[in-house]
Amino acid sequence: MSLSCTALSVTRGKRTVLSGIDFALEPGELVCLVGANGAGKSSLIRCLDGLWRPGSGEVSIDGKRLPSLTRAQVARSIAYVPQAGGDTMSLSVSEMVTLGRAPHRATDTVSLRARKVEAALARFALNGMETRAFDQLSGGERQRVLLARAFVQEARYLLLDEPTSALDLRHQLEALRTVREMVDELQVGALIAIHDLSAAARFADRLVLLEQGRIRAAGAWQNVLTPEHLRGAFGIEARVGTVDGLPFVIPEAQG
Ligand SMILES: Nc1ncnc2c1ncn2[C@@H]1O[C@H](COP(=O)(O)OP(=O)(O)OP(=O)(O)O)[C@@H](O)[C@H]1O
Repeated sequence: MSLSCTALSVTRGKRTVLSGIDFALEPGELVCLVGANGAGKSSLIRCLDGLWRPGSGEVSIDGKRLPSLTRAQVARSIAYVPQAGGDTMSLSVSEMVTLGRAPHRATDTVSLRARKVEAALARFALNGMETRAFDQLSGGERQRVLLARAFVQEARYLLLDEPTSALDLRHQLEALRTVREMVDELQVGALIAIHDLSAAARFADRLVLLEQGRIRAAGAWQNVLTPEHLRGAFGIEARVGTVDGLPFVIPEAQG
C-alpha cells in the first residue's frame, strides 16, 4: 500500500514546475518535503491529492490510479492541509473541524461525530474556541484548526503544506509531535512540506529535497542535508550537526 507517483511532470503556463518525480509514501512513515521557494513542494502535494492533473506520469492511491477515483474516494484516503490563508470560509471552529468528518457521513452517528470532533479540538488545544469564527482567528490558530480537521478525517495519508509556518515555537513542536504520534500509533503516512530543516530532520523518517522541480536528494537527513546539497538547493553554506541527539541546521553568515 502506498500513495505514489511515477515519472510525474507538470507544466503550468510555459513553466515546467515538476519533472520526472518518482515518489512513494507508505502508511507508518513521516516524510518531509524540503526545498527553496518555488522548488515545487506545493505542486507535488496538489498532484498527489488529485487537485492538479500531471502533464505526464501517474499518481496512485493504494494501487488505484487517481483519475479513476471520485473526490469522495480520495477524501477517505487523503487529508490535505493547504498552506495557511487558503481557507477563508466564515464557519465556526467547531464547524470547520466537523467538515473533516464529511467522508464518513454515511457511517457516523451524531454522538460519534461529536466525540471525534471534541477529541480533535482537545488534541490541538482548541478547547474553548469552538464558537469563534474561523476567519477571525490568527494565522497560527487557523493552522491548528486545519490540522484538527485533517486529524478528524482519519485518512490513511496526510498531506500537509507548511502546516507550522505560522505557529509559535510551542505549538510548532506540539503539532509536529502530534503528527509523529498519528504516524506511529495510527500508521498513517504523512508528507509534510516544511522550511524548518532542523524540525524536518528531527521528526521525519526521511527527507525529499526538491530543486527546480526535480528530486535532488532523498533519504536519511544525514545524507540529504549535506553541505553540497544545501549549497546547491538553497545557495547557502550551513553548519549541520546534533546537540544531545537533536539535529540542527544553521546557515553561516554570508560573506
Ligand atoms: N498556477 C500556477 N501557474 C503558473 N506557475 C505556477 C502556478 N503555481 C505554481 N507555479 C510555479 O511553480 C513553481 C513551483 O511552485 P510551488 O508553489 O510548488 O513551490 P514551493 O516549493 O511550494 O514554494 P514555496 O516554498 O514558496 O511555497 C514556482 O515557480 C511557481 O511560480
